[in-house]
Amino acid sequence: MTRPVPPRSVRLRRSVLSVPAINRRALEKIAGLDCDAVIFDLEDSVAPEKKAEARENLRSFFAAQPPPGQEGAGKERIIRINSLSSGFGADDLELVLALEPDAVLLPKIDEPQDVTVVSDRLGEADAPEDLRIWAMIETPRSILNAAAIAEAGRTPGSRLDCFVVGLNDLRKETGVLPQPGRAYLVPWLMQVVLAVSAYGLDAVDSVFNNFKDMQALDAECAEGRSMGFAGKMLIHPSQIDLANRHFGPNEAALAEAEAIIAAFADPAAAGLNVVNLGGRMVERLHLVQAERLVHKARLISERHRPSTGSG
Ligand SMILES: CC(C)(COP(=O)(O)OP(=O)(O)OC[C@H]1O[C@@H](n2cnc3c(N)ncnc32)[C@H](O)[C@@H]1OP(=O)(O)O)[C@@H](O)C(=O)NCCC(=O)NCCSC(=O)C[C@H](O)C(=O)O
Ligand SMILES: [Mg+2]
Repeated sequence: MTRPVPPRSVRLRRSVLSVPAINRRALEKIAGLDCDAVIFDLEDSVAPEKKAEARENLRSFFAAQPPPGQEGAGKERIIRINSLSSGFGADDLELVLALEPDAVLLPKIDEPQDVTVVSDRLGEADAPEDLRIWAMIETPRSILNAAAIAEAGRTPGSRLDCFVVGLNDLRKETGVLPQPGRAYLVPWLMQVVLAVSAYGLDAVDSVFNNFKDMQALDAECAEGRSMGFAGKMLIHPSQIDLANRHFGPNEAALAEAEAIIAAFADPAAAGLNVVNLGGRMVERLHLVQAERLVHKARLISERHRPSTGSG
């Protein structure tokens, strides 16, 4: 018998901003930004001769982190390391063990073993159980193996939590051109969404490189949301608001969710699995979706509630 798939995470991952760990100015700006998560990048945005300096920047940054409840706290923190075969990955992983971010992001994953080897190393080093693993899905083999990689997240001791699609690498490897609507990429993107849905993980959509083109980003966020992604990886602060808007619950969806919750809370619905809501069939599965949405909205409003200073 297969183990039941755990319920999907309700963490906020609408806007996942990548910040090159070498860029001290950008690191300083994080506290004032309204993104849900930050990826501290040690990989492709840091030149080989700057990797050591970038690691030192992260040591200083994490040492100066505000305690929970203060401005700048509360964002999920993820460190993207270099691959273990690169010559930099081992030192990066040491840094992860020292800094204990929320997650380590593994680049250029090809197959389940690329995840399990890191899970095992974290376990051997007694890393806290809540130090999770995120995986970049950006190679042709990772698309082919998406389901198997996600399934590896169900093995006991696995820390796999989230996939992030990397279309720059995937386009480089496949020759697919960047086009509005991403027509030729949609089958692969949906394969990623299907894989995470089957195994209770989240998937974050790829970066959009042209950070001045808000109209195109708007369309791509709408597309990613419709596909089922939890959020978007971003490269520039100017992209945060659009991602938050598209991947967060809008007013109409929230009103509908509250109506569904109220309909099932009505004593008249006791013992019913399906109700008529203004001429539309609503089932208990919609109640689950509605509760997730309302929970997400609550997390967002809690994030924006001013701190009392008492933590
Ligand atoms: C793309 C950039 C190099 C542009 O930087 P810049 O020229 O400095 O832009 P601006 O002048 O418009 O910046 C305005 C201010 O905003 C700050 N800034 C810029 N980017 C960030 C950021 N990511 N986080 C925090 N703050 C940021 C600037 O410092 C300016 O501040 P101020 O001086 O006060 O005005 C740059 O945006 C950048 O480096 N972005 C991130 C690049 C990155 O992380 N790349 C790796 C991730 S992409 C990826 O993973 C691809 C994937 O693997 C795949 O295969 O697809
Ligand atoms: Mg990449």
